[in-house]
Amino acid sequence: MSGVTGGAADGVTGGSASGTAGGAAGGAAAAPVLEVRDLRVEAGGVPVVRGVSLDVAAGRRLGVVGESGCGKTLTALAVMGLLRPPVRVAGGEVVLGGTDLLRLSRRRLDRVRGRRVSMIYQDPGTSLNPLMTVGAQIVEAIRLHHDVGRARAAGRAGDLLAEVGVPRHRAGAYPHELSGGMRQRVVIAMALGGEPDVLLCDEPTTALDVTTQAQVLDLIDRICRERGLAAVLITHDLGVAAGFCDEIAVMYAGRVVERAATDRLYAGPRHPYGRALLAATVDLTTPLDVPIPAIPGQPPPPESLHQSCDFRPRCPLAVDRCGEPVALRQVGDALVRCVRAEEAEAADA
Ligand SMILES: Nc1ncnc2c1ncn2[C@@H]1O[C@H](COP(=O)(O)OP(=O)(O)OP(=O)(O)O)[C@@H](O)[C@H]1O
Repeated sequence: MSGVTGGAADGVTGGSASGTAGGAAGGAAAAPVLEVRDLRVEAGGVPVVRGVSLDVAAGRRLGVVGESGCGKTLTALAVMGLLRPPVRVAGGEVVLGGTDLLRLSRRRLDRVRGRRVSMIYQDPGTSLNPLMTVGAQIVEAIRLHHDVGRARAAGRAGDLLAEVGVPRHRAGAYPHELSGGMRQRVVIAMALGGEPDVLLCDEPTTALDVTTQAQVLDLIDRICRERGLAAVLITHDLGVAAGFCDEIAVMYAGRVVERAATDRLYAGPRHPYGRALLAATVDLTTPLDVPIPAIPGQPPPPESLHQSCDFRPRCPLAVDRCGEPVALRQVGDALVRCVRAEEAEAADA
């Protein structure tokens, strides 16, 4: 099972023993490979990730969805130990295979990063060295984590290229000699070089054209299935997450505001922000002549966030009590951070 658990800051009490909405939905819960508990990140002393808890089990996919600036990338970078000043972890745990990565020395963390957990970034250009052939870069990724000779690693790099759909003979190509889609495939091959248990994918297709996007997502989908990887897909596009993930966490202003199994969420989010995101989602069935309702207003800047609902100024359901502190809580088979979640659900009935 993958999901978002209510950490201490979330104050979740319902659901399964771990407090997950997925647990409440029924079914035996596999132990998570990766657990993020009550993660807090500050940028220049300002809280930008505020008590986020997530978990994902082998073979499962968790989507993390939300508008630009809600803290998706910083959550993933915190998991990877890649935050740099002025951004830093202010609290929480990132537990991978029973070890809290946030307590590891830099040297030990370097051994885990890329080995047990790998990240694929939005722009393949930033992940690849323009001065090295792609084959050499995959060899380097393999040898960083496995004690193998250059020749064996080169053979393995060829296998990885083939696995991601790049002809082996392109190992000698430089990144600029490949298309954007091919470059992203190479990045995926590099990410697999350490044979990780968890793949974090941060907007892996945003920089690609629509056809290539679908191919790369299909590729990640196949690889995760065949290798039994736990995957976290970060995207602003609820439609993309719905097509790929078992469960979805919706983030707003540095917090998880809703989390549910994908089918449940897609059938009708209980948080007004999730509802607005879904209404603004375009898919192949959306008629061309139907206007897409944009979410009015802007997310608040990190300097003016509250313990109460930060979606309140944009929310069509806002009432006075939305100005009180609000925790993530179990509502039916979802976790929702909204005092009016039941009323939103009743409106659907
Ligand atoms: N290096 C930094 N210094 C200061 N603030 C930062 C830094 N990096 C990110 N932030 C702020 O932290 C908040 C969360 O950023 P983050 O990149 O995690 O958002 P996101 O949801 O991934 O957005 P996007 O989809 O645009 O990548 C934003 O308000 C952002 O401006």
